[in-house]
Amino acid sequence: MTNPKSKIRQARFASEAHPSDTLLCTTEEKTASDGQNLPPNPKSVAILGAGAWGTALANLAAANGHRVGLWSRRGSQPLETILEDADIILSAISMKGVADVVEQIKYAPISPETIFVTATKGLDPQTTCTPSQVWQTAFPDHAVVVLSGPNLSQEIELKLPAATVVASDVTAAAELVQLVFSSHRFRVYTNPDRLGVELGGTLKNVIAIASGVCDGLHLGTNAKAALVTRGLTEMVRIGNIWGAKTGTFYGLSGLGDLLATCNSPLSRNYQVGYQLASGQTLTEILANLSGTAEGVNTCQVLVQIAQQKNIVIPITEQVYRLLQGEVTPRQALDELMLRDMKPEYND
Ligand SMILES: NC(=O)C1=CN([C@@H]2O[C@H](COP(=O)(O)OP(=O)(O)OC[C@H]3O[C@@H](n4cnc5c(N)ncnc54)[C@H](O)[C@@H]3O)[C@@H](O)[C@H]2O)C=CC1
Ligand SMILES: O=C(CO)COP(=O)(O)O
Repeated sequence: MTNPKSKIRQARFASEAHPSDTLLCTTEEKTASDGQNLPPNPKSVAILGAGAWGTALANLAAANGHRVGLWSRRGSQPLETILEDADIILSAISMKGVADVVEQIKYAPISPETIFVTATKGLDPQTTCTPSQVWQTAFPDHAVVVLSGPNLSQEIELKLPAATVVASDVTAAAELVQLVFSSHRFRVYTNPDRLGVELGGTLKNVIAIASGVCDGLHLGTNAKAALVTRGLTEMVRIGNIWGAKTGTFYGLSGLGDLLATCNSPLSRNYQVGYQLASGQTLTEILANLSGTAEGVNTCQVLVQIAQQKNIVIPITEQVYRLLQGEVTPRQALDELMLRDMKPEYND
């Protein structure tokens, strides 16, 4: 039998989001501290993007005894070295960098068995594609899995319990990723609706901005409940046109992520909204924000799609106008409250 310790290697996790937080971790130490056994068949996991989420996911896989390499564009390790022999390549790159990184590794020698996992919650502004569509287009013969759920990385780094979803049309691939990341503090579900899971995590960012505005204006709990519920209706409407299943939006990656990010100051998207309501400009807010608020870009892409396809998304539209400086938070609120009267469900 192979000595599991021979599988252990040291990995330097240089967090870009928290540069002072560089840590040298061995999978052995992490596994021991978590009280888990090393897996019988440790996998080699290459994580691309050493921001807040990439680092948290790297730590989760390493704590389960897997061999983890964490790549950052600012690090010294070449991309090809990290990709060598990877069973799983997981991208936690923010949307603006996904196409770039895909281009860099498109012709790298990657085993046909390698599974791609994307944890990015955004939309490509040029093509309006989701990140998993970008990866699948570049790697048509590989399984592509989406990982998405209510997963504020700071809570996960504090080892607080959380749950997520891994979604793919290749069930075996989703199940392998489930195994690699599951632990007593991170419960991972599978789902065959890859698009629905991905859109849940992506579309909720716009509603999280609106929720930050709602709290920043101190509009109360009733207003927040109305906003989040009608926001979910918008998400389902967009998702259905795209081909996602309605039920998926009521799961962890849709409603679950809405509940997390619309109620937590840890959410960068929520922070953007809150600070807009406090009178700061978007430029000022983004200049001081730690990390990425994907909802800003997603909102622009959604408005473009909604115009092309005639989709009614009033909350998203008001968030867009607010981000553009066309309305004040109070004007956006009035526009939403004074819309034509209508039945709750008409689609
Ligand atoms: N932080 C969180 O709590 C969670 C974040 N996400 C999603 O994960 C993605 C990343 O988020 P964070 O890690 O928080 O953001 P971050 O801003 O901390 O990190 C973004 C990472 O992308 C890399 N990157 C950006 N452009 C690049 C390029 N052109 N080439 C190579 N690398 C590039 C950055 O260097 C950095 O490593 C986002 O789509 C976000 O919505 C999803 C779940 C939780
Ligand atoms: O998606 C997230 C948690 O599930 C992270 O939210 P923010 O990107 O708004 O911080």
